[in-house]
Amino acid sequence: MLKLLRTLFRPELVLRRSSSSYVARMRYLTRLREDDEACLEALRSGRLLLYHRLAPLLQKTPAGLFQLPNICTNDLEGVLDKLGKSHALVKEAVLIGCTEKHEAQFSLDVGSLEQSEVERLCGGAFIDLRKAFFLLTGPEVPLVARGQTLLRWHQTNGFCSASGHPTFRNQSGSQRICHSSGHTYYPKMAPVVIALISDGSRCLLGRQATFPSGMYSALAGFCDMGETIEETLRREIAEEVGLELMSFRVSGSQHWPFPQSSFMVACQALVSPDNTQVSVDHAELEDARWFSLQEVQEALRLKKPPRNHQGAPPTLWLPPRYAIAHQLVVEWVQQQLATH
Ligand SMILES: NC(=O)C1=CN([C@@H]2O[C@H](COP(=O)(O)OP(=O)(O)OC[C@H]3O[C@@H](n4cnc5c(N)ncnc54)[C@H](O)[C@@H]3O)[C@@H](O)[C@H]2O)C=CC1
Ligand SMILES: [Mg+2]
Repeated sequence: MLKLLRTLFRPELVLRRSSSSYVARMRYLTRLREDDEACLEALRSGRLLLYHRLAPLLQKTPAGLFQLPNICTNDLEGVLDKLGKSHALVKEAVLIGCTEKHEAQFSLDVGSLEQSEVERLCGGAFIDLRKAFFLLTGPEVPLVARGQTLLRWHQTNGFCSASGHPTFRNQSGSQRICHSSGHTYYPKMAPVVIALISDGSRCLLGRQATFPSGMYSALAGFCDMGETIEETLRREIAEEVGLELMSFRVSGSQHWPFPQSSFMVACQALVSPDNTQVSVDHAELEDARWFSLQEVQEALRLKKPPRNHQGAPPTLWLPPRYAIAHQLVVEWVQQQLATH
């Protein structure tokens, strides 16, 4: 009987079991954010993601893959001892999550230490985050992005914008307070709407002059104060490529650490096939073009940035797999294949 019930209610049981451990982890994180002593205690047994001037430390596995090294507080204290530095640096770590085993995860910028020495002692290399996005896979990617963005926020919010006095962080790094004005500052993300525009059979991708050669992405724009998602999307598409939007649906979202910290709302958007004449605003974009399903499928198959021969038109290269622009493109290809 029990077996039968288990079979019948399996999805629910699995969901309940994983959700109870999820709830416990989230409540633990809330406690660590509110209780400085508990957070310090968690730091003693926690895991650390190290950054050097905001570049994360990555390790190459014997199989040639990249991963975040598993460093605990004791390991870092050993490194500090070898470099003759104080352990006080460890307390500058900020809380970014919690593993399934209830180990608190922190990020820490060791920019005050000699980069090559830390690399040697930890057995890894500090790699620019944009490059790291192409090298890492799986759940490590959002974690490394979150770690960097929170460190950056602390590094750039040391003073109160009302009083000009220094602000002070709590132990977890979830807020900063100005004792003079009484203001509490919380980490911020700027909302951005990003859309993959289609005319039913092709998709529109654009590139900024600063993108790597051949790279095209979905069109994106920051929300103006007070705008809704639809207002931002309609305005951005009109401004950047001179098209009038017909319809759209929200497909997902992601945190994006560049340039400061953005909250990306991702959409699949449609324009009328009778209204596809692109007029690029060159102040915003270097180019925007319609791409066929076949061109996009070929780009998705590329494993490395293409080497373009002089004079030849550059081969299409898409943003890294983790970027929501990439995910929008994959979703669009799947839709096209399912409907045609
Ligand atoms: N995760 C992903 O797949 C992708 C993410 N993005 C991100 O989307 C963001 C927005 O895309 P853009 O086309 O550059 O935006 P955009 O089309 O709104 O133009 C950028 C300009 O907007 C202004 N601006 C307004 N509010 C701003 C704010 N809060 N922060 C910075 N600049 C602001 C600045 O003048 C800036 O130069 C970028 O940060 C980019 O990194 C873009 C494409 C793909
Ligand atoms: Mg834009």
